[in-house]
Amino acid sequence: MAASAKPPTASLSWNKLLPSSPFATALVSFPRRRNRSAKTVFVVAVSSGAKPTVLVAEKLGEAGISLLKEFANVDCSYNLTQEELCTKISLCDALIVRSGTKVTRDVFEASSGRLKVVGRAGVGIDNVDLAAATEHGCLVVNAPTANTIAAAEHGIALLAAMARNISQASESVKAGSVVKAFCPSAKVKFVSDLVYSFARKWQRSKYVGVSLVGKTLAVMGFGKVGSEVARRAKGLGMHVIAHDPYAPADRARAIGVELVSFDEALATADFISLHMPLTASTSKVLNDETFAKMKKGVRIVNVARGGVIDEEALVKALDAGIVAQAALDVFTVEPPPTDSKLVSDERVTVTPHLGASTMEAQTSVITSVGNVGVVVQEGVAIEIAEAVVGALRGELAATAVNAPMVPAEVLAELKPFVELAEKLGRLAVQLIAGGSGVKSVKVTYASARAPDDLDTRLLRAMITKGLIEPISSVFVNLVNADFTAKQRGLRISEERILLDGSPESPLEFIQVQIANVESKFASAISESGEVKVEGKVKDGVPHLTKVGSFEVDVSLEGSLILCRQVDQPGMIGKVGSVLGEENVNVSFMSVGRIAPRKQAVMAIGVDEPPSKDALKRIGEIPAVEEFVYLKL
Ligand SMILES: NC(=O)c1ccc[n+]([C@@H]2O[C@H](COP(=O)([O-])OP(=O)(O)OC[C@H]3O[C@@H](n4cnc5c(N)ncnc54)[C@H](O)[C@@H]3O)[C@@H](O)[C@H]2O)c1
Ligand SMILES: O=C(O)[C@H](O)COP(=O)(O)O
Repeated sequence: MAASAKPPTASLSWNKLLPSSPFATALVSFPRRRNRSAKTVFVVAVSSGAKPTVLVAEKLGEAGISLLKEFANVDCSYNLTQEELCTKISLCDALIVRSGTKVTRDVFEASSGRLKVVGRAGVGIDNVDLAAATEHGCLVVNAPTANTIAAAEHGIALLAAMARNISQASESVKAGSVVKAFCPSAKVKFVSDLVYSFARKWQRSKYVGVSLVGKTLAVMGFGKVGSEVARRAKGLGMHVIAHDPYAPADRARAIGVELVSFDEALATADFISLHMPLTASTSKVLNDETFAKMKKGVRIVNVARGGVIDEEALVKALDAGIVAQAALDVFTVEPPPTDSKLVSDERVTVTPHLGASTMEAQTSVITSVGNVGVVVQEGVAIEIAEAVVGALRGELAATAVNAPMVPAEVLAELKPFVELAEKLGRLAVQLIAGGSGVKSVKVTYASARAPDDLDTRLLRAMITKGLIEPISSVFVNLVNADFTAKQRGLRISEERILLDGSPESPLEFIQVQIANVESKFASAISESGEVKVEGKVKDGVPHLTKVGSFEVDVSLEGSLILCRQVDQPGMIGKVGSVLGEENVNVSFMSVGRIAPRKQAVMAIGVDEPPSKDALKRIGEIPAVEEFVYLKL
């Protein structure tokens, strides 16, 4: 019988936190090709079995495709109908899209759980049903930085093109006009006998523009693109104001931009440039009511999302002379319908959602230095391919949209506690007697660190996983843990205990208590009436340190037998020999007792699951009053 502590276990696979990956077996570390500002985990699982399949549903730069091919089978199928997408998706582990593909609830349902990652090769995720993704435990990642400069440059290009009537004037010169029709001979019988003469149109007075210098530009949405537009507009001599309820004023001040209220922005701007995401609160934010608040003759640029403008209201505002001109890269429906009044209006400059479409933004790395700052930019294709491959390998993605982003250094520290959290959840739920519904769970984290220094989202997700998976067929991960708990009516409350002492370790212990339930192992009920388990990390290995009111100390590996008996000599030997005779190896053993010769709880770690017969024989040992076998 081996009854001593084992060496620490191998590294934890992060696939447990993220959508499960059948491809991961071992863990190694390697540095990335470039130093990125995003904090990603450099822990990678080497694949052993079949390669995952990635469906690329919209054109992605070659560099990204090559990167994907190193790790996965890549199916590039563009212009799929919704039906075709739903059919294909059941054979795919990851899907990569741009803005032209709607990843609806139907897509997640059709995937039957195989789809683990959706990669949005760009910023806006309004074409992905995030709620459905989360419910299905599917991670959504995007490429939030690679096209920022391209979008900002397109915004500035549209601003200048609109102000100087570039596209209208260009069309006019190219089209020219019929200046004269004459008849080369005397007989004119048919119109076709006439010869037409064309001339270039040269409408210099018609296309007199307006200047940008000294004008007020209101940037609506002072995020990545908005702030780059602001910076460039300042360079053009414009007076730039911005409205963004969530942007820090000092960031705006640093580039000489004043943050103002929504109404002030509307009332004072000569030009308005839209850069907010499309959300429930920004949908049709420019509408009849808000157009009425604008300065007469305002000019509008939209490279964000079509849906932030009520397009019918914009047509009316143009007709009423409130809006003098508009330049639109994005539309509510793309491409816009053939009878779109906006597209056919001469005062409106349009482009077919080209904001992100530069060679540099899509595939390569650019570095620019100048009065716009230093920009190191990676192509969207590379950014998204790295994020998708990382997620399939089980890394926590730095650009996750529907899961917490946990910095690498925090992850490294929390790793053994993450494992402990899941195991405590598993143990606690298995101690519940059948028929007692689990509704209320209290988790206590004891630490010498200030509460703000402890990010418990990961731990909570893993406790939830441990609590739910043994009693259901649902797969729980970091993405869907909170949703799954809520859906099952499971309330998890968290409490922190601040301990004295040195805060070297992020946590001293974690305690899980389940209230209002009966236990199949009565000794697991604490003095206050809850099923209670408590654990610590020792030498990197999770240990169970308390069951109910009994102190134990057993390493949480393999499985566990808990026995309550009257404390007396020879008990360890008796239980040990039953297990030995049944060829079950004991990894760890500990006895916690109230007092000598009184009630004691023996915790026995076993490598193999004992047979029913072995468990029956343990139960028949006269001093054993109750016992339970728990799978970890
Ligand atoms: N046309 C294109 O090809 C193209 C390219 C890139 C980005 N985009 C779009 O541009 C937009 C901005 O992208 P980003 O990368 O700068 O995103 P971002 O998240 O960095 O910035 C968005 C900003 O909008 C702000 N915001 C949110 N709600 C707001 C509100 N009600 N009023 C004002 N501001 C609000 C946020 O606080 C944030 O600062 C997104 O809609 C994105 O999809 C379009
Ligand atoms: O949100 C974005 O990133 C842009 O709208 C780009 O969309 P695209 O990838 O379809 O060009």
